[in-house]
Amino acid sequence: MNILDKIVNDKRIEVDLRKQLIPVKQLEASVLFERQTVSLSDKLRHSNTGIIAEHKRRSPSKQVINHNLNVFDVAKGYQNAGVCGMSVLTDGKYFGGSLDDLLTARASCNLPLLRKEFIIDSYQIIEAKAYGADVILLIAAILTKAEIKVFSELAKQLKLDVLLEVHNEEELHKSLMPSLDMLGVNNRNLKTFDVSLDTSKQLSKMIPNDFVKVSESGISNVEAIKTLQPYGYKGFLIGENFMKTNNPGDSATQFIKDLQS
Ligand SMILES: O=C(O)c1ccccc1NCC(=O)[C@H](O)[C@H](O)COP(=O)(O)O
Repeated sequence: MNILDKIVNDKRIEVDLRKQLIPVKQLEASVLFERQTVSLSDKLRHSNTGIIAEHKRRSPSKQVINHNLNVFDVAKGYQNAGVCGMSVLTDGKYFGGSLDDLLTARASCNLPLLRKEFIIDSYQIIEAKAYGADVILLIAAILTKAEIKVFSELAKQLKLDVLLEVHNEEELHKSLMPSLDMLGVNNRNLKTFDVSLDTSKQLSKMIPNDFVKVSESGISNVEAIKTLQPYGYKGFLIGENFMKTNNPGDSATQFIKDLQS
């Protein structure tokens, strides 16, 4: 059983419980459910830097990254740094995140917010909207083609952008459909946790230009971005590199300055 299988098994139990605690009707009645969302894909299309900065306390590959920060300050710092969007991990067991983190980030900044979650049920998409997200992540490795279609179409109805994540050619081919906005290539091998930008390079030519290309994981310096831009990547999801510092906002500011120089 790989790490995604374990996460998904736990997630099914968690989502079933959540559904009993907070019915869909209650989520739909929340103030944020009516909020006008902001498109991350549009921002990335028109950006020269394309940074999506992540809030990530811990992870299966690195264990603890940083438990000493508060998400309000991190979100404000990322916004001041000029990032295009923020990714907020909401999984508790493996990443130390929560839906409260998403809510707090929403209260702190105007950035497009990605709910970084292992989505296996439509309920989580409605939750994402109710807690202030602008974008959802769908992971091809844990979903069937039919699920990707149903979930992405629901997201579009709710005016949420969709980032579809793939790790290989097979996942990419089963996933391409018009209800997606962004195609994310994850550079992290989830069996070994090794990261290689070669994954983004190899898959880039198979992604049609209608989708905004995003490279995810293992980006730790501006050279990585300069290497990936000629392959058509417009978005770069960066977590650990910023979150391991005492001030992720300052770290993102310096990173963007270096990228523009
Ligand atoms: O980060 C992990 O260890 C991980 C393990 C299993 C599933 C997902 C995982 N990470 C989620 C992400 O996609 C990353 O948080 C994101 O791409 C940022 O990566 P990084 O810049 O390397 O922190």
